[in-house]
Amino acid sequence: MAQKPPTERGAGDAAVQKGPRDRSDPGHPAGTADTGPGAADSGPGAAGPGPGPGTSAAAGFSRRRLLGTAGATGLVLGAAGAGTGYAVGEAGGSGEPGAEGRPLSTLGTDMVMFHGKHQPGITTPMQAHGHLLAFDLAPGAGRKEAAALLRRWSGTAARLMAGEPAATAGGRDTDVARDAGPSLLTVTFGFGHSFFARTGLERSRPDALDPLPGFSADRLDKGRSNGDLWVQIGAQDALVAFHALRALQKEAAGAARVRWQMNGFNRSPGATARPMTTRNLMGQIDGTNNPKPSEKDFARRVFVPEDGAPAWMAGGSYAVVRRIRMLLDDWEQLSGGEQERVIGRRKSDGAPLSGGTETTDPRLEKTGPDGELLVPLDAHARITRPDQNGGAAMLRRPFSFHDGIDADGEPDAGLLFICWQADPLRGFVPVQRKLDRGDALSKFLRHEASGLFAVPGGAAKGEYVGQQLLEG
Ligand SMILES: C=CC1=C(C)c2cc3[nH]c(cc4nc(cc5[nH]c(cc1n2)c(C)c5CCC(=O)O)C(CCC(=O)O)=C4C)c(C)c3C=C
Ligand SMILES: [Fe+2]
Repeated sequence: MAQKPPTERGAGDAAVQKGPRDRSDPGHPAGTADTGPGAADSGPGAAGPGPGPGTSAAAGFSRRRLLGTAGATGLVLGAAGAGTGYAVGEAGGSGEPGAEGRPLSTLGTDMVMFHGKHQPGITTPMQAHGHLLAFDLAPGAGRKEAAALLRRWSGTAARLMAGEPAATAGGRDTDVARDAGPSLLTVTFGFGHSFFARTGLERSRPDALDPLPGFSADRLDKGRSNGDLWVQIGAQDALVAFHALRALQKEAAGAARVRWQMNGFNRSPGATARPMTTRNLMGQIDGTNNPKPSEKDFARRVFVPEDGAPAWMAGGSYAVVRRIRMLLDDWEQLSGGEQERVIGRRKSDGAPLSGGTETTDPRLEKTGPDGELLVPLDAHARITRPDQNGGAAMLRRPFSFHDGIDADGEPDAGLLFICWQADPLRGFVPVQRKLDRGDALSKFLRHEASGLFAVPGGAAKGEYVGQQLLEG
C-alpha cells in the first residue's frame, strides 16, 4: 500500500497520523463515532485506489481504512479497496510515468462522516475549495417547510460526503462529480437570527445570535450579509464542491432562495513538500496559533457544552463569517520588513519577530538593539492573543477569495474569514473590538459582509441537522 504523504496543517489539525486501521467493522457504523475533539486530519493522498469511474459508491467505499486520527466531527477516512482507481493511465504533466491502474493522486478517497457529535467542516482540515451560501425562506414557507428542507439537505449531504450520487426521488444526478471520490467533502448547516421569526421559533433563538455590534472597519453590504439559513461546503476537488452546491440549491427550490453566495479556496494539498500552515493572499502564514484539538480547553472554546443553552445547540458552535477585502495594492507597497511588523511575525516561516520558529511563543516584552519592541504594540499577532483579550479565543477556518477586478481596477480579493466559537461574545466580538482600536493590519482591510449563524451539533444517524429545534 502506498504511503500516504502528510497533510497540510488545517484549522484545529495537528498532523496526520498514518497508521491505517481497518474500519470495515460493522460495529462501527458511520455516524455513530463520537470521538471527541481530536484532530480530524486527512492527507492529500490516500492509501489506495478509490472507486473507479462508474463504480457504485456502495461498492467502492464499502472497505475503508482509517487514515487520520479521529476528529470531533467524525472520522476522516480514506477508501481502500476495489475499483480501478480514477485518473489512471499516463500521468499528465507530472513527469512521472503513470502505471496502469495506479492512481495519480488519491486525495479523492478522503472522507469525513456526516453524522456525529459535531457537524463536519469545523475541525475538518481546511479544504482547497469552498462555497458559502445563505438562503432566505421562500414567501409562505415556515417551520414545516424548513424542517422538510433540513431533512432533505441532511440526507443529501450524508450521501455526497460518502461519495454517493445526489439522486433524489424523481431527480437525476448531474454527473459533475462522477468519477471522483468524496474528496473530503463537508457540508455544514446553520441558522441565522431572522430564521426564528420566520418559523415562529423566537423563543428558541439563542441570545448568542443577537446581531453583532458595528465596527469601524465595517463597510457592510446588507444583501451579502446574514440570511435565514447558512450552508458551508468544502472539498479538496472543485467539481465535488460544485456538485454539492448544485444539489443542495436545487433541493431548496420552493422552500428557500439563495440570498448570497461566496466562493473561496485554500492551497491544494500536496503543493508543498512538507506539511505547512496555509498562506493567505497577503502572503502570510495564517493559522499558526489556532486552538488545537489536543488542548484541554479546545472543546470549551469552540463548542456549546452538552448542558449548554439552548438545549438544541448542545455540541453546536457559532460561526462568524466576514468577507474581508484585502487592499492588496496598498499592502504590496510596503517593504517586507514593514509587512512583518504589521503582523509581528516573519513572512518566510511565520516565526514571531522575537525569534524562534513558527510555533515558538512570542516574547512580547523583548526589545531590539534600538530599544524598540520586536513585536510592535499594534502588531496583529500581539493584539489578537487570548491573553490580551481576557481569554477570548476562536477557531479560524477561512477560505481566500478572488472575484476579479473592481471598478477601480483593484483586486476584489481577500479572506472569507470564518471563525468558530462557543459564544461570539467570548470569541470574535472582543477581539474585533480590540482590532478596531488600533491594529496595524486594519488599514489594509475592509469588512464588506458579515453573518452570524447558530450551527447545531451533528445529526445522529436517521436524524437531520436542527431536528431538535424544528421538532422539539
Ligand atoms: C476578530 C478576529 C480576527 C480577524 C477579523 C482577523 C483577520 C485577519 N487576520 C489575518 C492574518 C493573521 N491573523 C493572525 C492571528 C490571529 N488573528 C486572529 C483574529 C482575527 N484575525 C487571532 C485570534 C489570531 C491568533 C492570535 C494568537 O492566538 O496568537 C496571524 C498570525 C498567525 C496565526 O496565528 O494565525 C495572521 C498572519 C488576516 C490577513 C486577516 C484579515 C483578512
Ligand atoms: Fe488574524
